[in-house]
Amino acid sequence: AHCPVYTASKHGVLGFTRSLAEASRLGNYGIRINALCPSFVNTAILDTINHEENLGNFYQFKDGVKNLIKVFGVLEPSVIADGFVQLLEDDSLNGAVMKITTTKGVHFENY
Ligand SMILES: NC(=O)C1=CN([C@@H]2O[C@H](COP(=O)(O)OP(=O)(O)OC[C@H]3O[C@@H](n4cnc5c(N)ncnc54)[C@H](O)[C@@H]3O)[C@@H](O)[C@H]2O)C=CC1
Ligand SMILES: CCCCCC(=O)CC\C=C/C=C/C=C/[C@@H](O)[C@@H](O)CCCC(=O)O
Repeated sequence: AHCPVYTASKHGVLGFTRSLAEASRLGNYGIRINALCPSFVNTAILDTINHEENLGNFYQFKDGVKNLIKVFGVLEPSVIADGFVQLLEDDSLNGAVMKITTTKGVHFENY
């Protein structure tokens, strides 16, 4: 929401992930490809919403993003690291989309 180009790029990453995962399975590449999609995480990127040069025309919506952050909270990076380890350790996962949010914790999006 609020940042259409950013959001479009993330959707592209998911399509790329799922397509490459299937290619890897069919081609026996020997690698698994998964995506990890967290809600807000406590890193430097969250500060970009305070800078007009980052958001351009969408800077006007920054209060909306701040409100989402207030409503949903901010995850600590260690929670994301735990999810990442789960993706590494579970050999059955390929083309998976792991979401991590404050309300639902670690869960998977099924398409
Ligand atoms: N922090 C958050 O709330 C969330 C972040 N993400 C995504 O997670 C990923 C990591 O983000 P954060 O660690 O939060 O951001 P961050 O701003 O803390 O770190 C991003 C890192 O990418 C590096 N970087 C930027 N452009 C680069 C380039 N062209 N080549 C190589 N490195 C480059 C920066 O130097 C920086 O170290 C990003 O793709 C972000 O969109 C996804 C969901 C939530
Ligand atoms: C051009 C820079 C854009 C900067 C964008 C950011 O600030 C980073 C945004 C990262 C993640 C955004 C997540 C948003 C999630 C919410 O819309 C909502 O879907 C979260 C739901 C959480 C829950 O159900 O608990």
